[in-house]
Amino acid sequence: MAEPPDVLIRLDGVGKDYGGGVSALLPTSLAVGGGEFLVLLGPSGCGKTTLLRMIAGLLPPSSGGILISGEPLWSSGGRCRKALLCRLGLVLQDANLFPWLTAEENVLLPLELRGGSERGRRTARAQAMLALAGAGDLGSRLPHELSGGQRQRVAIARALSCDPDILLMDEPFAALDAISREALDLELQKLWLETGKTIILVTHSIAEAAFLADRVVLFAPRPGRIAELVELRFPRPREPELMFTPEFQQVVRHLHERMSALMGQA
Ligand SMILES: Nc1ncnc2c1ncn2[C@@H]1O[C@H](COP(=O)(O)OP(=O)(O)OP(=O)(O)O)[C@@H](O)[C@H]1O
Repeated sequence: MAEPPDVLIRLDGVGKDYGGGVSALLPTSLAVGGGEFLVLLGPSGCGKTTLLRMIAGLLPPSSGGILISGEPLWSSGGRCRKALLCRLGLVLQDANLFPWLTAEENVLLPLELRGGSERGRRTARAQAMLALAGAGDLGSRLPHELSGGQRQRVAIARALSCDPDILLMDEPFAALDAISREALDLELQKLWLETGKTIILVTHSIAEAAFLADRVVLFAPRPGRIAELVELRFPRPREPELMFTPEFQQVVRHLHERMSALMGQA
């Protein structure tokens, strides 16, 4: 598969060994295009989260490097370049909102900690990000007054508040029921089309991967490694009806068969 024309993130032989004999991730090379929607898919334990955490600056690689716009993210001694970290937004399976702050205050917090702009601007920015994430009417609510899906919308708004150009998402909708998850997938696609962010999303869901991705990176376990790259050329915006088409079902079947085979080998 050809390299994307406008490479934003380059994984250059990046690997992770926690010790214990089996590599969590073998040295992996991959170029991610600016504005690409990349999905990391694979069975449990194949190194998806490990890779995402290394790109997020949370876990130093054991080998290789990660370049963002050509600049190394990690320096020697297991430290990250702080200037690059502000280009990354992170959304995890648990929204991790501060329970004593309202939704809007949770989104405002990173802006307040960063300082710089005046209060009115920060509030306007927080409200705009809530609206972009489909939570424009939830700003005054406390986290315990929100559903799981609503909390994830707020977490996405918070991740966007400081305007990162890269959004890293680790199974953000895994805890939701199927219908809420589909709604959030649609919302995420809309947000991505409107903002042009680069998104890397980890999921176990084959349908979610095939629906959202420009490219699916299929991982294999023990040792963790890339097994296949699958390019999805379905036109955008993708509508839920796409999932009932033979073309979509064919992709799902392919990914399903490959994943079953990889799990059998593990
Ligand atoms: N902190 C750690 N210490 C030791 N081993 C770890 C650690 N974190 C992960 N591992 C191991 O590394 C491998 C990859 O784990 P990782 O969580 O990256 O996989 P994953 O594909 O994200 O799995 P899942 O889909 O279940 O979240 C697994 O074998 C896991 O047990």
